This record gives sequence, C-alpha cells and structure tokens, in this order.
Amino acid sequence: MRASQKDFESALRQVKLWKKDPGNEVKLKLYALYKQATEGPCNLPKPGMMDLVNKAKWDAWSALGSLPKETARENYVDLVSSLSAASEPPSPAKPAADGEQAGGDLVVTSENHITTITFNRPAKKNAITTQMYRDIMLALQAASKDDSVLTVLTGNGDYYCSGNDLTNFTDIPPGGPEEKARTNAVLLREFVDYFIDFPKPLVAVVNGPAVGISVTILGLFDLVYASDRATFHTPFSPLGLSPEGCSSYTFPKMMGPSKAAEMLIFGRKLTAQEACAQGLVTEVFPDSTLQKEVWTRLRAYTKLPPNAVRTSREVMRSKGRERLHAVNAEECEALRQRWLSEECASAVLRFMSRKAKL
Ligand SMILES: CCCCCCCCCC/C=C\CC(=O)SCCNC(=O)CCNC(=O)[C@H](O)C(C)(C)COP(=O)(O)OP(=O)(O)OC[C@H]1O[C@@H](n2cnc3c(N)ncnc32)[C@H](O)[C@@H]1OP(=O)(O)O
Repeated sequence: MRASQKDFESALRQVKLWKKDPGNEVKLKLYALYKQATEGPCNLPKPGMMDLVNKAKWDAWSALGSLPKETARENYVDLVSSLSAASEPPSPAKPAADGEQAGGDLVVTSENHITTITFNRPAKKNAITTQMYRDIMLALQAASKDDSVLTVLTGNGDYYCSGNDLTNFTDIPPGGPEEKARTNAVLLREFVDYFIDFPKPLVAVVNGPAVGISVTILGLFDLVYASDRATFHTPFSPLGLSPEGCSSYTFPKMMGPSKAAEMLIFGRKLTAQEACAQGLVTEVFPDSTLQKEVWTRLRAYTKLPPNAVRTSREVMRSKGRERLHAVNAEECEALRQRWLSEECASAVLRFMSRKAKL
C-alpha cells in the first residue's frame, strides 16, 4: 500500500512521541529516509573526517542513492510502523530538549487499534485554544472512520487540561463582543455535538488535574481512568460562566442534584477518589502505575469483537442522544449571554493580570 503525505506526517508525529530512544542505527535510517523523502538525493559536500556526527548522517543519506522520494516516504512510514508495533503503549508526548513541544498543541496517534488524542501544551497546563478545539473535532472525525476500536483523550505533562484557554476571549472581531459570543456559542455547540455523536467508545486517561470543559465533557465518555494525582474542578461561578459539555444534565443524573450543584454551581474541586465515588471516574490508579495498567487494559479491550462493542454502546446511548443535543443547545445559549456579562469580563481580566488563580 502506498503511503500518503498524511501517513508520512502521522509517522513523523509518532516518532516524536516515542518514549524509548530507538538507538543510533535506527535514528540514522530515519534521518536518511526523511531527507530523501523531503529533499531527494543527497548533494551536500561530504563533511570532514573529524565531523563524526554529520559524516554518519551524510553517509546514511548518500547510501540511498537515487531512491525516489515516494519510496523513501513509504519506507519511512513502514519503518516507523514496524518499530511502533513492537514498542510500548503510546507514551505521553515529551517536550523537546530545547523546551519546544514536540508534535504541536494536539498530538494524535493511532496504534494497536487505539487512536489517542493528547493535549500537548504542558507549559500552559494544556489549556485548550480555539485551534485545539478545531483540531479535536478533526481528530474525532478521523477516528470515527479509522480502524481503531477505542479513542482516548489524555494530557502531556503534570496536568490533564486546565480547560478553556482564557485568552480565547480576548481577540474581539470587528463585529464586537456580541459577534465573538455568537461565534463561540456556535463553535462550542458543534464541538460538544462531536462528543455526543461519536460512534466508538471514548476513554479519558486523566493523568493530572482537570479543569472546566475538560471535566464537563467527561460525562459523555464511556470510561474515565484517573491518576490519584488528578482533581476535577469546574469553577464556573467565579468565572462568571455557566456549565457546558451537557454537564448540567449528565452530572445530576450521575451523582445526584446536590453533589452536582456543589461542583457546577459552587465550584467544589473533587479529588480523584471523590470523583470515582460520584461516578464521574471509572477507576483511580496510583500515578506511578497509571500508564502501564490502563494501556494494558485498553489493549485487551480492543481484542473484544468490535461489532458487539459498538452495538452494546449504541443501545446504551441512542435513547439519550436527542436529549443531550437539546441540553447542549440550551447550555451554549446561556453561555453566549454569560460571555457578554460584566462578571465574566472581570474574571478574565483578573486572570490575565495574574491576580486570580483557582
Ligand atoms: C470551537 C470552540 C471555540 C469556542 C471557544 C470558547 C469555548 C468556551 C468553552 C467553555 C468555557 C469555559 C469552560 C472552562 O474551561 S472554564 C475553566 C477555565 N480555566 C481556568 O480558569 C484555569 C485558569 N488557570 C489557573 O487557574 C491556573 O493556571 C492553574 C490551572 C490552577 C495552574 O496553576 P499553577 O500555579 O500550577 O500554574 P500557572 O503558573 O498558573 O500556569 C502555567 C501557565 O499556564 C497558563 N494557563 C493555565 N491555565 C490556563 C488557561 N485556562 N488559559 C490560559 N492560560 C492558562 C498560565 O497563565 C501560565 O502561563 P504563563 O507561564 O504565565 O505564561
């Protein structure tokens, strides 16, 4: 099968997520194939004998002779996929050595029939930018059609996600705050609709604290596995906001109205154990074993007959879907109005001037 540009880009992202160093020999092979695939045959002058690293790279690239770019691209994808299949579960993305984040703010990988969407903005506690909302929708769209059985959301770094990036509210378009609020409401509704309609089991691996919209949409997930370091916080009132992600419906249903009110109206932060007791979290794992235990379990789940899994999920979900869409629409309209409120504007300003933290 010929590798497309998309396969190639996905392989490049995958390499950046590898936890283990694959060793110099593999790195040289990957380097040479990458250069051949993107630039064609090596026509650089040979580095001097003492320039050991660049000479090794030059040798590896030159050894590919006139291999066509497309073949190099294919060989690169094949090599990455063979090495990934033999490797450990997908590891959280690592910051690059120079402090830049590898793979962009959102990293999507697919292996062992699991598509993993990783928030990868650890320096900002994985706060979700407008672009990330769009990329998550694209990733969900692709995952709904790929050969994966499960789709996982997780975070890179010490946080799972600090919720909506509060600077999303600051770029006001020519139509003024009303236009901004209207556009955001439409986009938010579309974003949440993706989760309501997603056809495969959705799993959250909550590796650390979760805030705001990253908590509320958990009510639309099938499984929520959490580190014992995770906390669950929806500080809507202090921000002049109201709940979203269908949480005004899913949370009371799941934990009862008064526990839901404590979280959604009064902003009580839950520990992972409390969230588990309230039904928001499926199971809590010691932080040190979370990755190993969860990924082993998820891989076992992918071996179940996929059509049976989908059918069971569909019969569990179909009855509530219409209701969820109605709730989503109502929540987005309430938020459209909240975004135009003085209470919300002052909360965002307080955060921007760093006087306010949760
Ligand atoms: C397609 C749809 C588009 C529509 C767009 C609108 C959609 C709206 C969706 C619904 C709206 C709201 C729902 C929510 O999610 S409300 C919750 C919002 N989140 C917060 O209020 C959290 C704010 N952050 C904090 O209180 C603290 O940062 C923290 C998370 C408690 C961590 O504290 P810390 O002391 O450990 O770390 P700190 O130094 O503060 O943070 C490190 C840097 O990260 C930046 N940062 C953290 N969180 C956010 C955030 N949510 N938005 C923007 N930036 C964030 C923080 O500013 C630091 O940056 P810097 O180092 O100073 O540059």
